[in-house]
Amino acid sequence: MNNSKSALKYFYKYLKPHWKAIFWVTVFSLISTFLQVLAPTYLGKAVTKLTSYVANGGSINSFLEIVAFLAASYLLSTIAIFISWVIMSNFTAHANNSMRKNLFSKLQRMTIRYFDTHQDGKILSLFTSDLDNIFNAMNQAIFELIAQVSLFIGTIYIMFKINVKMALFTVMTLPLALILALVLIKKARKYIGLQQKEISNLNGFINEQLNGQAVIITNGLQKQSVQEFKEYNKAVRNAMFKGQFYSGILFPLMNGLATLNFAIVIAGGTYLILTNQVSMAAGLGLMVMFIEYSYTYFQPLTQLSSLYNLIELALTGAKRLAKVEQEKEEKRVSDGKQLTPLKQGLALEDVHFGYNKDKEILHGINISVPKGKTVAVVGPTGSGKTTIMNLVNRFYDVDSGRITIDGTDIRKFTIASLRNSVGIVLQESVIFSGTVFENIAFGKQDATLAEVEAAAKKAQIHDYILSLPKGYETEISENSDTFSTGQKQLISIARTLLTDPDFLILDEATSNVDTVTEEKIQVAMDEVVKNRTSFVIAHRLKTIINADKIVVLKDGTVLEEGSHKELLNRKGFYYKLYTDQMVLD
Ligand SMILES: Nc1ncnc2c1ncn2[C@@H]1O[C@H](COP(=O)(O)OP(=O)(O)OP(=O)(O)O)[C@@H](O)[C@H]1O
Repeated sequence: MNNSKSALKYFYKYLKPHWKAIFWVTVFSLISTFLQVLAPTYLGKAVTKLTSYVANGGSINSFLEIVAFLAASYLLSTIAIFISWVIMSNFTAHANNSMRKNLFSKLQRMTIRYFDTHQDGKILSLFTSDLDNIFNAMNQAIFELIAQVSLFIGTIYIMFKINVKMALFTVMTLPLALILALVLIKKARKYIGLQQKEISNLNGFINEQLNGQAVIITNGLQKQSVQEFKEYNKAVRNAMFKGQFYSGILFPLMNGLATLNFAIVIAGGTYLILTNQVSMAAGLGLMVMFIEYSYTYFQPLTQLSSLYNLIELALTGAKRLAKVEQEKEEKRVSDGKQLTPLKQGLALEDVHFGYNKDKEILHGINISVPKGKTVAVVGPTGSGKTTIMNLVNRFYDVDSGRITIDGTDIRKFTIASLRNSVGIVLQESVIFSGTVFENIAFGKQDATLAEVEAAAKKAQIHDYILSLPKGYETEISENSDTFSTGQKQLISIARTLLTDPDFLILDEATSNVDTVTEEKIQVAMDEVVKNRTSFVIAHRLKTIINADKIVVLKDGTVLEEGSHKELLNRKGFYYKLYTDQMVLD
């Protein structure tokens, strides 16, 4: 079993606070096991008493006493199981809850690099399949492990204590059962692993196809898509069949072996009676007792092997969660400076940066944004425009050089005060579940309706919001189609305007928007940058004609800079970019 140390440490961390509960679960499951192991003895004794009563007569009372004991021990055993289940369900739910809480808080402290390098679906699966697998395993495996192992040891012990010969007859099939279980588990493990891989491939395919549905429809690729789906689905079916076959066959095979064992026990008991080693009554009692024992000692083998997959899945999940807990968190400067209102401006000084060590993206960038001015960064796709924004906001830190605000390196300020001063309108606008009002007031929770309306007016979206049946109280979410892509960006501009940041970064949306909305975005952008120190990352050059300065970026270096007019007169790279775009427009 691939039980790495980190997974076990992870379990230890979350189970340690519940050691008292685990102690009581152990006690009650041991009590129940003890009673279960004891019960067949009474059963055997009852048969012996009954047989000798039938054969020799006498008092039936001792038989009735034993039956009463038997009933009492089954009842007590059930009560003990009930109590330990109550305790266990309670502490596993609590432990799982702590895991989920810590995971979410940890994600909130992670660097943007983590989210850039991990797919959303995979992060989500930590909360769904991994935590679910752990919960299922904790709920079933802890109790079962304690109960079944003790049941197995207890049964073997008591069998040998009662009658060594009968015990030997009963455990005769044990080696065969063990070999069978190991072989089947190995096979099942292989195909269940394959099944999970094929399911994940299938999900990946479905996800990709659903996201690209528009492309599939416009290119008439539906048939091809269905054909490919069939291939993935077939692979899942094949792996699933074998996985389920090998894991499912274990149970009936073990039951079959247990039945075979009954025959061996009966033959063994008959042999002892016929060879006069025990009396008829005692022999019949022993047979009933050992038939019951052969069932109880086979039960742990079947149960434990069916738990195997559950435990393996939980260990894999715990390993993944432990890895997340060890991930690097965003650096916090605990004694950092507080940013005061901007006096001079922001500057990038000889900034070098690469997302990976082996590939530098920005090669010595110098840009200054004086207070109250708007600087636009333009350049071909992939030239590093968004990367500059990521550095200014400290989503990433520069590799060399520095970024300063009023002459102080931004790494000297607390992250909180930096992010409070810097407002960002991201390329991809984000809508949170809630009302339109809540979405705009996101960055300023105590905003009044009047403030929200004023921001929406400046962002050119107020009239549209009023046209909605419930106005600012309209419920929206990321997937609702109340707003178009362009309108979502207007909402996001309003959100930023409301926080009135000292310094603004506006990453213009690249997606196509209709001309009316584009004009509105233009007016909103002009409004938002007015008298504010801002960085505009522009994709459509006509939107930044009025910027105080335009910096032209190419392959991570500044190629040209100046006003729109100056750059056009220079007839350089900007001129080419601009004229090319105008032709396209
Ligand atoms: N998170 C990331 N990890 C690794 N490389 C990245 C990451 N983000 C961007 N890059 C790479 O850095 C380079 C610059 O990307 P960037 O997004 O800054 O360009 P851009 O000028 O904003 O492009 P666009 O106009 O398409 O938005 C590209 O080669 C891109 O592949």
